[in-house]
Amino acid sequence: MRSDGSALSPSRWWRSAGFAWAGVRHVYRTQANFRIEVWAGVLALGLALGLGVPLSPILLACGLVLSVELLNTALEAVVDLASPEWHPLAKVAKDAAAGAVLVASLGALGVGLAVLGPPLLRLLTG
Ligand SMILES: Nc1ncnc2c1ncn2[C@@H]1O[C@H](COP(=O)(O)OP(=O)(O)OP(=O)(O)O)[C@@H](O)[C@H]1O
Repeated sequence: MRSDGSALSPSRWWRSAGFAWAGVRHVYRTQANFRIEVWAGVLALGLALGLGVPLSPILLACGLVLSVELLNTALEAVVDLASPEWHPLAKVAKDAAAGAVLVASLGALGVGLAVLGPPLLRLLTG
């Protein structure tokens, strides 16, 4: 970790963005749930575009779920590093992080149903 206090130059920004993108690629490759969430988000955005409903709630919900899943994977890695043996606190940390993903996913499902449900229903019944 570097913290020399100098201004963030474009090349340093690109370098940091490259590390962040490597993290996203790693989680996509290794976590089936993340892949499902990515493609569910793509489907929801496609439906929102096709139905002509506002994209911002769907974008926000997708961003939230994917970010929480990335943090959950980061926390799992740190817990496995710090506590390879079974420990009650490791269990609390992993289960709480998994709970955050569950809560974010349920919220995103609610947003999807509220935003896409009525126009989809009209399309199917109209
Ligand atoms: N070091 C540990 N100490 C205590 N409990 C643990 C530890 N590692 C995992 N657990 C618990 O075991 C269960 C399964 O853990 P695991 O890490 O396999 O989670 P998971 O949800 O299957 O995650 P993933 O499949 O994304 O790796 C969870 O309840 C978790 O809290």
